[in-house]
Amino acid sequence: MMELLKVDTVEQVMKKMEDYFKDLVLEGQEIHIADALGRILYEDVEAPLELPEFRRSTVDGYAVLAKDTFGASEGLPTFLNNIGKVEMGKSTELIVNSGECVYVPTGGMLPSGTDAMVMIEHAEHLDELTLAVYQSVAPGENVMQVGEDIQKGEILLKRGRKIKAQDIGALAALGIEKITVFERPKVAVLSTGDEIVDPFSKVQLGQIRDINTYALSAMIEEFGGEIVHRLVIQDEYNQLKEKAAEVLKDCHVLVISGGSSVGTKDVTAKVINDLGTPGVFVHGIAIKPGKPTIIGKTNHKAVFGLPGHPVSAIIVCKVFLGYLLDRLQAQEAGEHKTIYAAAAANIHSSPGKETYQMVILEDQNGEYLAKPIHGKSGAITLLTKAHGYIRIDTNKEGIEKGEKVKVVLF
Ligand SMILES: Nc1nc2c(c(=O)[nH]1)N[C@H]1C(S)=C(S)[C@@H](COP(=O)(O)OP(=O)(O)OC[C@H]3O[C@@H](n4cnc5c(N)ncnc54)[C@H](O)[C@@H]3O)O[C@H]1N2
Ligand code: MOO
Repeated sequence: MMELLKVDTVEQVMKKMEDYFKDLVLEGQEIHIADALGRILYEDVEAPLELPEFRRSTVDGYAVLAKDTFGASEGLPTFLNNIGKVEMGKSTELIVNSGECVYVPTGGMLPSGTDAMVMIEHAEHLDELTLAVYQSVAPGENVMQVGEDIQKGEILLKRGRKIKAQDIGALAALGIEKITVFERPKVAVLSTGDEIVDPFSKVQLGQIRDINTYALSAMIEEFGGEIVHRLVIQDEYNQLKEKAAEVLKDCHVLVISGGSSVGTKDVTAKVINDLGTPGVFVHGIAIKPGKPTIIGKTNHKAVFGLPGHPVSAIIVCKVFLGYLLDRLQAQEAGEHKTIYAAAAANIHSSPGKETYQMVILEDQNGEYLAKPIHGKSGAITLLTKAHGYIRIDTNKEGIEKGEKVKVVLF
């Protein structure tokens, strides 16, 4: 009799991955901040200086001693002597005493003695020297203080941070040219199957255009991975073993789609076991879709055997490979975009399996409704239609219409 799959639960799989892949680590890599968008910080970044480095005006106006303006109004202005002006981008040596003021443009340096800015709209030159101030200002008003933005030594960005556009701006503001990020996890994607062909070649009836290497590679790149090999090979032990051994040299993670089940030609598990130790440690997960998934380790590399059906392959990639790549890059694993919605209908689950139910979201009077959509694991457009999926716990019998559900967004 054919060997039956002994399935693990999702929690058991995550725990096994933690244990087996403990020694799988990525190195740090120094890059220019202009190339840093979307990369993940390898170490904390500390501010090497304070920002701003000098007191800056936030308005075009006059630097004053706030107390000189107290009580000033439209009817009863305060009169000050304008003793000069500050140039943009220049330091100032001016010292301002009570009864005096200095013109400062937005972003310019406040001269010594002043502690607030009066906007030009609230003042008027009566002659070359005399300025009438029509509004009082409080100390610190319209002024950015030294170190107000960030203090020297403060942590600007933490290890594990996925660099955003504004982070690059802050790094530039601090004069930080290079940062150390995680090297990208290098991933090889192989798809097996005698029927799988290049999508852009002349396809014979019975053949199948390769979906998986394209979709999986794109998803892995979304997770920060770098695709080092992307190949379709025959369902044949020697060919798969040879290719797998070759590409393993260049990658941290090898992903093989197809041949994960128990059919006579399904050789992925044997190949993983024969490539090195410890070999396959998961073969079968209590999930739907994706039950025949294989996870193994060979010579300090992670190897995934994903089910051939495109929907299963993509969901398993998102859930399990996504988890590993997140962990390798110091990401809060599973921190995917989610929203809450109300189930638009009763949803059935598969007892004993964690079910990933695809849904379409509809906005109904400002509240999201999650409408289940169905399709076979071979029907890729199920995923192009779905906005995301709901995870239905193994022990839950299903979801009732109107129940609040968490939707993981694609
Ligand atoms: N007797 C049993 N049969 C099957 C079981 C089972 O438990 N007992 N499990 C089913 C489930 S669930 C899945 S999922 C599949 C997994 O099969 P394999 O991983 O062995 O995948 P293949 O047989 O190679 O392919 C399945 C299907 O997907 C198509 N495919 C494969 N690669 C690609 C690709 N790159 N692009 C597009 N389509 C691809 C392939 O043509 C097959 O139609 O096993 C079930 N059977
Ligand atoms: O993993 Mo299979 O995906 O249930 O079709």
